[in-house]
Amino acid sequence: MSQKYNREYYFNTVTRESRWEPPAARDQKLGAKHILVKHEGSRRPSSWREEHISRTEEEAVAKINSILQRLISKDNPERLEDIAAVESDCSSAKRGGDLGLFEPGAMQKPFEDAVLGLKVGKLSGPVKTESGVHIILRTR
Ligand SMILES: O=C(N[C@H](Cc1nc2ccccc2[nH]1)C(=O)O)c1cc2ccccc2s1
Repeated sequence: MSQKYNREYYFNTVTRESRWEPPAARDQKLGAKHILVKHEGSRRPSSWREEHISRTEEEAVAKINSILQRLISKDNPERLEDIAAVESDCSSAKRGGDLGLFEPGAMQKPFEDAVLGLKVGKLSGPVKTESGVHIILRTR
């Protein structure tokens, strides 16, 4: 709060700049949890759970869609973290699929665009990147 003008202002602790207008959304860190199913065309067709990943992209989409059904089922929905720990081909599986907070520009564009298209707490449909096929839960 600025005493002189009795107005709230914004101070960036990294750049140490201050300004009246709130930081633009594009500066804000994003947060997401995800499940990744890799396929033979993935940038790195290997993971902690499978040394040589040979499923086709079509099979990866089918697997992602069956996982989606488990997440949105009305009678007994499962938690994304629990499925990620077993099924995700990303090393974040060990953290329940949690990618933590990341700067805009840090993740592959299709992934970031999908996160930006989600409200916090919402789940994506199948999202394709060079790494494979993802389901994304936006956390921040
Ligand atoms: O790039 C990663 N893992 C790759 C797979 C992958 N590719 C991605 C592309 C976009 C978002 C997450 C992604 N994860 C791998 O294990 O082959 C990351 C793992 C972790 C773990 C913790 C926090 C961030 C990250 S980013």
